[in-house]
Amino acid sequence: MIKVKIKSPVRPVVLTLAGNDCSGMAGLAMDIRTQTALGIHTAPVTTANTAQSHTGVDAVNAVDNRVLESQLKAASALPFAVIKSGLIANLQQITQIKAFVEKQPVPWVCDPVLKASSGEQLHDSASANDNTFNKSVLNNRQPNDDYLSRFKTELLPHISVITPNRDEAVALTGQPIKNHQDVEHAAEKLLAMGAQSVVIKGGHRLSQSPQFNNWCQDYFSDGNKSFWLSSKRLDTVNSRGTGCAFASALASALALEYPIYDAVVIAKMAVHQGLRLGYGHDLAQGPVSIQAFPDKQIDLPCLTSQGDFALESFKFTDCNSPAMGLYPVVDRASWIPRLAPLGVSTIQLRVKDLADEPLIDEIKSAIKLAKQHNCRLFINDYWQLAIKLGAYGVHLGQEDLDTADIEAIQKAGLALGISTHCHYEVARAHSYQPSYIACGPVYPTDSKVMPWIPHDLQGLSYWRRVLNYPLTAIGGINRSRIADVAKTGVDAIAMISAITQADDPEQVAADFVKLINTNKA
Ligand SMILES: Cc1ncc(COP(=O)(O)OP(=O)(O)O)c(N)n1
Ligand SMILES: Cc1ncsc1CCOP(=O)(O)O
Ligand SMILES: [Mg+2]
Repeated sequence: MIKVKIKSPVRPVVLTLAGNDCSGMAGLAMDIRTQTALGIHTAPVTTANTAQSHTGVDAVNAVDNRVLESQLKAASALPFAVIKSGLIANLQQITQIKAFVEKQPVPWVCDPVLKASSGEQLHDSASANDNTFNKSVLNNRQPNDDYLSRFKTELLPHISVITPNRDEAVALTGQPIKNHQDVEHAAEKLLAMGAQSVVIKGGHRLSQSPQFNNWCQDYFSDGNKSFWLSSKRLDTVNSRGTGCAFASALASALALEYPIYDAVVIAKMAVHQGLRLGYGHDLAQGPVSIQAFPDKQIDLPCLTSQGDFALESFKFTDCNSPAMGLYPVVDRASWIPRLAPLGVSTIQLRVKDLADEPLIDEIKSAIKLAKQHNCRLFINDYWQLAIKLGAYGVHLGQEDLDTADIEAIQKAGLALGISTHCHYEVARAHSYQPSYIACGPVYPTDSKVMPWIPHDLQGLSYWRRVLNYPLTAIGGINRSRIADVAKTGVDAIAMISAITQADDPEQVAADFVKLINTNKA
């Protein structure tokens, strides 16, 4: 037999504390399936063995504290990058887990599992190891003030991200939730109680608000940044384990080193995928099923600052027929007659050194020349002037989105392009349904100081898979890279320096048009 040495890929480890659900629909089984699909190695630490089926929870058997202790000790030998927790079964476990997490220098994603989706309370407020609870006990539990108060004082201050659903947020904060504002207040309260960040999940229906019912809206806040993620509610019964899946996907994304804002978007996408692909066994309810790192626009939520906004109110014109192709980004109108006759159909005017009358004159002149040459002209930054002077379109960065009147741009009939660099920004751009989305930087660039790690071809291909929007690649693209970029299937290739700093820009642009045409996917 020939032995082949295979170089194994490294999978980040998520140390996962949760209950075992013997029906395999939630708890550790869901955590392991979700994390595995996202490229993570799970170190599963059992807090309880629950006896449950699709009809409900029959018994919760918390593991003995020595059993939990020995698992924590052994599992921590692995180089885990994140801790994820689900069911913490009793007061003793709160003490043990606090003692464990406070020593760990890694993020902790805590899903405060208080009830099963069938309604039974899953934890006990007794302190010791009388561990078995049958159905009648579970249904007749007294209010769990002790558990909640110890959870809040001992655990909350150590939690990096807490992911309650609305009922759990109500139980933890003691405040009712009837509308978007209540959700935002509950999040503020959880932050004030010590959590570093919070996602209040909106999967459960809430009768008072039609928007809550037609859309699944989750709210994130870390005190610095707050946003809503909205996805159309899917009509499925196969939604068991959604909470575990969300927290597991979030923990996985953090373990893969995504920043928290992107990790929340990725988790929302993963759960939407899981709901689409959920399965049943001819029973009332089956589990969600996350099968791969999310890479489909159908799973992408809309990201907005307000929960109460007119979803689906935006739709910008298609700017990709005929195909955009080479997309020079230039600083003066005089480039337009030089480039347009070479087969360049789309140009951006990006002026950074003019103001007042000279700026207005430059934009006016660019619009006139673009019209003469039948060229689609996007104006960078100056959306008001673009509307006033009648440009074809506007290109906006993320900071511009904070202040621009997007409705006015749409009403004026202009096309809209938006810059993005990550999941958070792509989800934000998606809420405007722009004419194109730009992804960058693909490679390191000298034309702009940027804090972003370049996507490279792999990252660009990922965004090509995700997005059905016309996709523009930008950043560091030059002669040696343009063919590979075109092969990813992007619709437009934007460039500054490779054209504007070339010795013979016309020759270079003509070559690039040909290279794009011969290499496009
Ligand atoms: C096609 C395209 N993509 C991205 C950018 C960057 O735009 P923005 O984020 O507004 O930054 P500045 O260009 O204003 O520095 C772009 N201009 N074009
Ligand atoms: C404005 C901008 N936004 C993302 S990368 C970039 C600069 C692109 O310039 P170049 O094509 O010279 O790398
Ligand atoms: Mg700009």
